[in-house]
Amino acid sequence: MLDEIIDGVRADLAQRQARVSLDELKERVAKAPAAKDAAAALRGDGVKVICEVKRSSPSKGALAAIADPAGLAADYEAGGAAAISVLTEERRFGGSLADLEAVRAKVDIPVLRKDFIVTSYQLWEARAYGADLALLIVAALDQPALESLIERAESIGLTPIVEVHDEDEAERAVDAGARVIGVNARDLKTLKVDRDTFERVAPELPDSVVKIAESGVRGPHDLIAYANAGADAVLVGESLVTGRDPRGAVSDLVAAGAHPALRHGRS
Ligand SMILES: O=C(O)c1ccccc1NCC(=O)[C@H](O)[C@H](O)COP(=O)(O)O
Repeated sequence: MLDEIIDGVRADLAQRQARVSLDELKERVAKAPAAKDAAAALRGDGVKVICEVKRSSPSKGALAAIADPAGLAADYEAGGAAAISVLTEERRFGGSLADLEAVRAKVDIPVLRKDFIVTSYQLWEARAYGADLALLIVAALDQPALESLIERAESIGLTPIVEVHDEDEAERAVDAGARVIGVNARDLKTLKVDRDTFERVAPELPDSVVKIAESGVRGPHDLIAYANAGADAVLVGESLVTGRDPRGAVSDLVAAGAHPALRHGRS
């Protein structure tokens, strides 16, 4: 599945590269406001909530029409989200860089470009369209590419979230210098969600790393389970976009994450 997605991503990327040169992207980045301190926003008292703009997915197909991604992001922000994740992959997730740009223009909190990033051009795009964070998936990159993309992301002001699925990938992420690591409960081969993945993998990560539990959060009880396993933040998509009241659902998650019993004592 990952290889198939990346083939599509590379084909779309080639078309964008033919339309917009790297120099044009760099000029746009030079004029853009500085990126926000995203790592700081994701760690503190309690468990932070990253809310995703997600129209469809390979595992579930169409999830929600989302005619106004910026309006949805504003609802998330009003509910207390610490950051917004915008899926920009077009073929499988129905996202776009236009979504990223619209969300950036609407909210003040950090914004993540969630995509399948395999070249530094995509990092420049992320910054040019307003992202503060960019996802790098260990399973999609060999070690030299992972190290170089982490370095490039940081050099242009992006905070990379390095995504892992098991202990070996966690070791690779740490060796590559990742400071923010997302443990994704969704297996990229089977697309099944195993909520125990975070609990298995998190002990491999140093205390200094910001730890994000990705996928499978249906409500406060899942956030609490991830928090008890050491998550600093959770990333939530499907349950928010398919629910009737995204703002209320975010505020329930944020309230659960702020409960004093969950505080790690880190700030
Ligand atoms: O969501 C999918 O089906 C999927 C398939 C293959 C690669 C990535 C996929 N999802 C991206 C994500 O990581 C999730 O959108 C994100 O963690 C939120 O998960 P959820 O709350 O379970 O929608």
